[in-house]
Amino acid sequence: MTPIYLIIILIIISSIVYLYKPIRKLIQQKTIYSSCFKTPKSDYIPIFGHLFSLAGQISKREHYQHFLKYCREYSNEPIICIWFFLWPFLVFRRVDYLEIFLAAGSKHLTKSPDYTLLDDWLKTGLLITSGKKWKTRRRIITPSFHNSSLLANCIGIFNEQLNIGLKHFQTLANQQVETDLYPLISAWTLDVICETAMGKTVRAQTEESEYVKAVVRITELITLRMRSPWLWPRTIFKLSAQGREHDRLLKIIHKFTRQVIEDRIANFSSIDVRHRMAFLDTLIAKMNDEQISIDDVQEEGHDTTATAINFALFMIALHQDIQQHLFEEIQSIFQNDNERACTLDDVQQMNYLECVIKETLRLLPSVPMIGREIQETFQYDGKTFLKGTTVVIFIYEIHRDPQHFPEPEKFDPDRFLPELTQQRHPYAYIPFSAGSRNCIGQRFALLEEKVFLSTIIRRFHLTTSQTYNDFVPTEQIILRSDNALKVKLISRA
Ligand code: HEM
Repeated sequence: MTPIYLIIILIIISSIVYLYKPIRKLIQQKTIYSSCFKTPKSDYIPIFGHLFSLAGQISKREHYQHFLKYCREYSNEPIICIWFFLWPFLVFRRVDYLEIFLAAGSKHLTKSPDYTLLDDWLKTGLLITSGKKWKTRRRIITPSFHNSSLLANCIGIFNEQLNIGLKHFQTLANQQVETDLYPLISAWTLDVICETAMGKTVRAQTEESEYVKAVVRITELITLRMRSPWLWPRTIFKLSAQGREHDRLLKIIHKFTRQVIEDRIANFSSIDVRHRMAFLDTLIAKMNDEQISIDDVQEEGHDTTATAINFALFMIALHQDIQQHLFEEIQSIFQNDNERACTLDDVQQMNYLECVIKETLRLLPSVPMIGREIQETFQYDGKTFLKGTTVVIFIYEIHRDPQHFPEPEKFDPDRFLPELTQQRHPYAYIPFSAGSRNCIGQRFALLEEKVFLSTIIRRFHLTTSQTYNDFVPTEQIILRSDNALKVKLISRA
């Protein structure tokens, strides 16, 4: 036998020895999951699973539509298993199973591996960290989000920024055109979050900002990478055109936030804490330099709320009876005064508006799905769940379970009247997730939405020539409509 054959045989033998264990594990996993859970038949190709219909040269619209189609193929199953090559995704969409991940004390708090694609950007942020690092950071930040005087201070910022935004909305009303309001809303929420979280005005509503453009573009690149498994390995991504653009944008974003943090630290002692304390200040006060990062609060707190407000305006424009009811509630709170700024006291009286916001977040949750990784193997309901498996909690579908929400596609804010809410299963409605890894900014977001929506509804009547069917769900981490949703503003004055 020539030496070359000997080398080839040695390589084959060592590969078999090296790969034997992982391959055996994959086969075991495939056998167990195929017997425990239904695999959607549509687009399924042996070995490759659903890979080609969820990744590659498909649009983000097709990606989400395929995902929905698979889930609805077995609409009575509490869990289905989607295969990305040999990588299983267990998609949970029935409430009784959610306790495993969402209940206090759950062991499975670590996010799924796809969140690591956000690592370079969000670094030590709350959203992606786990274990002790996450616990410490969460303990430090949480009190700020429950601090009533800090939240009341935020209302001042919402109003100031709205005074700028209202000029743009008034221009649109004068032009009497039906428009996609999202860019204006998103600029407002970005101005708000930068000022409240970082104490920095970025003037997104009035000026073109390199930082703002970088944040928007990097989100697009990351979602594109999520749909392109060949770009997951960091070294390959770095060499690609998208990877190089991603790194260039990261430099812009981190330079900006680093500068904000440095300025804030330098001026920390002179900041009038009672008046203008930002969430960043709680981190500066309690953490060491390299642990301070605010990018995740900024990112989580900007697009999610803009999307929720945009969807709410569309639903209000579609449902004129609901809009009239809302307008009456708001008029009675503000005593027909369309000009005065909104206060914390006003917000606390906006009960019907709260129902409208909640119902919008039910039908159109800004975060349509979240992911976790199973931390240790366990049995539940006669089924085996293996350590390391990726779990998808499909909020969009959970909110459409007819058992908890009869006629699920109907927009009905009365579902959130207190007497009906009390009877509902605690995990039937989870737009902010639930349990110890729930959204830290949910009170802030509701406050922000109420101030914005009540101010707009006081000044403008909303209409649209579109229908609910014009909403075509797609996902870019955040839920989007593939068709722009357009609303016309008509001045009430
Ligand atoms: C309507 C608006 C919002 C919605 C629907 C929303 C929804 C969510 C959801 C579903 C999660 C869980 C994510 C996961 O498990 O992967 C989350 C986490 C988070 N949210 Fe929000 N969010 C909103 C607004 C905000 C705001 C305004 C802030 C900050 C000011 C914020 C900060 C965060 C942070 C830091 C986390 C990570 C928490 C952790 O893992 O401990 N969110 N949000």
